[in-house]
Amino acid sequence: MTTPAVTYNLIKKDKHTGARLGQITTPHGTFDTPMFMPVGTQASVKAMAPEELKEMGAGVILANTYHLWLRPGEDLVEEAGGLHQFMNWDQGILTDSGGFQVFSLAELRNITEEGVHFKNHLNGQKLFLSPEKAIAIENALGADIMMSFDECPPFFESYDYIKKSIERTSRWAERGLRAHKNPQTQALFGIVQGGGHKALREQSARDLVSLDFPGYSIGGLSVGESKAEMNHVLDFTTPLLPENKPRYLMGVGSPDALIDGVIRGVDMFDCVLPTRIARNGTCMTSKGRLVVKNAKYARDFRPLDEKCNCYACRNYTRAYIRHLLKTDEIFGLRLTSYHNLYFLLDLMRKIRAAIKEDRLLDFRAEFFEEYG
Ligand SMILES: CNc1nc2cc3nc(NC)[nH]c3cc2c(=O)[nH]1
Repeated sequence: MTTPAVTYNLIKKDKHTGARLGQITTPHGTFDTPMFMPVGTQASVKAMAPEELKEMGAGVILANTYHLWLRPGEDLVEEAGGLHQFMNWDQGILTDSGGFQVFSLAELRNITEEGVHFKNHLNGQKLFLSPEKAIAIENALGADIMMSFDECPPFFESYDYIKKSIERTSRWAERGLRAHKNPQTQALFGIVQGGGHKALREQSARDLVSLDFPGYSIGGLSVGESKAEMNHVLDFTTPLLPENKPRYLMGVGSPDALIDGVIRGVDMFDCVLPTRIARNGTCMTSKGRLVVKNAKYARDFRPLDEKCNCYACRNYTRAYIRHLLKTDEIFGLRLTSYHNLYFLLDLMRKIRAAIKEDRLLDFRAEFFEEYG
């Protein structure tokens, strides 16, 4: 039996919740979980240098298969020696499979058993993605962790539609496993779907667990459903997944959603939120969100967050960052992006410490009291 590219080591289960402290070992290093993964859609975490990501404690970062397939093309990235070489990042990289981008970005033409026909969102050109094509692109990009090609159905779709969708997604997952060229160096994760239907989540999980993936994503969430609905689906979905493998909740999220996902047994998260809101001057702080562009901060010479120890908070004030944003100085975006990413990575550090000391629920209460 060859060693899989990625292994998970469960270090400790929280006494009072479903939270787990663990480590995930990849060909590019071992990383503590629960973890937040910054998103680098086009092979760059927007406005951040790899050295800055490293100093704030990022371990695994994301890149988008759909975007990189379109530009610069997976063949160019492969020629460059793969994504790690191309973007000068020597730690973990995870690529999604393009499934979600096709359903959320591109002008959808139609979904068939074979795959998805759609239009390139940049130039309207007709494109086709199948499980085999998506896996071939991810193999060429060379990420340590790859996602299966799946359909992310609308959360409120009918039971019948979602049943047919998860059955096709399971057939696609199997086709992806067969097409995968480098299982020793790249771990392919299965993606559990099923919308808000317990029976369909059980069926999807059963199908994928029987295919023995090295890790599992929980898909079909953070697509407009309420936080209560997402938490309810997690309550009955994470227990269906193997304890000795990582669980990755896609597209999450905000500080409260991260804490609630960890409590329900999730190990890995990704979200564009921190860098996206940073670009319009919204910062995450221990007291909630702070829109530093607001006039009330014009003469506020405090850091973004007085409890934050990041580069931006140690060296710059709200007044200065507001001035940079108001004058379209690029450095302003860099400071808000740095701070928001640091804030979430630091939140995960605090969550891991709380699990270690069996005080995660106390930490959640304290956090929400301040965060509002
Ligand atoms: C790659 N496949 C795949 N990606 C996803 C990305 C997501 N991102 C969000 N919210 C921002 N929800 C998601 C669901 C999926 C999903 O169900 N499948």
